[in-house]
Amino acid sequence: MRYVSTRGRAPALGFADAMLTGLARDGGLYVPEALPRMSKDEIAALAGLPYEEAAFRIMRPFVEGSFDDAEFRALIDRAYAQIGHAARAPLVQLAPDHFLLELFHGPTLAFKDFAMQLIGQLFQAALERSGQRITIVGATSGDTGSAAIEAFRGLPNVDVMILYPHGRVSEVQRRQMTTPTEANVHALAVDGTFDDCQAALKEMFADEAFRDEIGLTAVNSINWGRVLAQVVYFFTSAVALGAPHRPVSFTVPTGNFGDIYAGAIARDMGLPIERLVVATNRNDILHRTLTEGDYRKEGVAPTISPSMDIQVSSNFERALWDAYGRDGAAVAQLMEELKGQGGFAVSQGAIGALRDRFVSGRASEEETLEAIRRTHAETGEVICPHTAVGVHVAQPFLGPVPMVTLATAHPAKFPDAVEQAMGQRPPLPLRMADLYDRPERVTRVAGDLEALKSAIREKTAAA
Ligand SMILES: Cc1ncc(COP(=O)(O)O)c(C=O)c1O
Ligand SMILES: N[C@@H](CCOP(=O)(O)O)C(=O)O
Repeated sequence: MRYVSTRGRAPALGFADAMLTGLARDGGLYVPEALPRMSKDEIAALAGLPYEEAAFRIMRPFVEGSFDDAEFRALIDRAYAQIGHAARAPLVQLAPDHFLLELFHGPTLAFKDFAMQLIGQLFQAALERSGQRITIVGATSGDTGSAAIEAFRGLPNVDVMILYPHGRVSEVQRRQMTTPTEANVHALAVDGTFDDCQAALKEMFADEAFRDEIGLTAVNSINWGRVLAQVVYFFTSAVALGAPHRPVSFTVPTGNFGDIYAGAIARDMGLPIERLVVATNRNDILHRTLTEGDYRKEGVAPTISPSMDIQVSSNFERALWDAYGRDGAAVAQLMEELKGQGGFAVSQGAIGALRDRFVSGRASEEETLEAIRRTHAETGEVICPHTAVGVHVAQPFLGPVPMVTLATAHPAKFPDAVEQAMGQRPPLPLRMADLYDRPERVTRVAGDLEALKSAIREKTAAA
C-alpha cells in the first residue's frame, strides 16, 4: 500500500515511512493511493470476533509491505491490552434507536487511546528496525497530549513535546500531561489557542532544517496511522447492530475532523453507513462550511467541551482532497487561501460531494448542559460535554436505522461541566485517584514560533 500527499508534490511512501514522516514534505497529509474494499461477507464475518481480530482484518491491507501478519497481530494485541474493558469499545443503549459507543476505557480516558496505543507500538517496531531517533511534537486541546505521553513515555530514541493552550484545557487534562515523571516527555503550556499550537507545529514541519535537525514527527491525526486505527470501531459497532445487513448512522463530536473522517473511510471501504453527522460546539467552522459552502476561520471561543475548541480542522484537508477529485494542486491553492485570507469558498462540485458524505449540527453551551442533564435523568448514564454535543446534535437524525453517538471521553475528565449540568462530580477511576496530589512539571512558552522552537531544541539537547 502506497500513500500520497493531499497537495500532490511529495514522494509517495509506504505505510511505515508515511507514519514516521508525519506531515508530508509539501505540507500535505498522507492518504492511501487506493482504498481496499471489504465485501459484504467479509464484513459479516467480523460479527462476534474479539476487537483485536477485527482490527487485524480491517487494517491489514493498509500496512502491507511494512509489517508482516504475525508482527502486526502481536502489536495490535499489545496495544489493546491497555484498554480496560473486555469489549474494548462497548455499546450502551440510550433509546430504542440511539446508542453510545464508549471509547474512553483506555489509560487516559479518551478515544485517542485507541489510535495512540497502537501507533505507539507501530512506532517502536519501526524505530527498532531503522535505529532512528525522533522528536514527536504534538498539538493538543487536551486529550491527544496525554494519550501521546502515555503511549511514548520512557521510550528510548523518542522525545515527546506536547503543546497545549495555557488555561484552555480542563484541570484533569492538564495534570495528565504535567505529572508523568519520565524524562523524555515534556508539556509546554503555550500562550494562545489550540489553532495556534497546531499552526506552529505545521510551521515547524515547513522549516526543513529544523525538521531534520530534531527528527520531527507528528502523532496528531496529521498522521495517517491515527486515522486508520479509528476506522476499526466504526466497523465493530455497526456489525454489532446488524451491519452489513442493516445500515447504521453515526454522530461524531468533531474538532480536528480525524474521527469522523475515519467513519467516512469505513463507509468508502464498504460499511453501510446511512448518515455521518458532524457535531460541533460553538466553534462551528465545519457546520458553517457544510451549510454555507464557505470555510472561514473565526476566533476560537472557549467552551465547556474544550477539546473541540478548534477552528482550523486539520483533517478537513483530506475530505477536500476527496471532494476536489484528488486534485493536489487545487487543495494546495485552498490551503494558501486559508493561510493568506483566512478562508476560502468551496466550489459547487466539492460542496455537493461533501454534503453527500456528511450532515452536521451544532450545540450551544446550554444545549450541551441540557444533554448531560437529560441523558442522566432518562438513562442514568453520565456523559462528558463532548459526548453531550453529539447526543444533542444526533436528535433530529434519529431513526429509521440505529444511530451510534461516539462517547469520546470519560465524564471525570470534565467534572466542572458535569457538576454544572447535574450537580454531581464524576469520580476519577481509582488508578488515578491521586492525580491531584502528584507534582506538576510544565514549561510556559510564548505563542511564538521561534520561542517554541528554542524550547524544543533546549529539551532535545538535554535528552
Ligand atoms: C473528547 C474529544 N471529543 C471529540 C474530539 C474531536 O475529535 P476529532 O479531532 O477527531 O474531530 C476530540 C478532539 O479533537 C476530543 O478530545
Ligand atoms: N481534540 C484533540 C485535538 C487534536 O486532535 P488530533 O486528533 O489531531 O490529535 C486533542 O484532544 O488534542
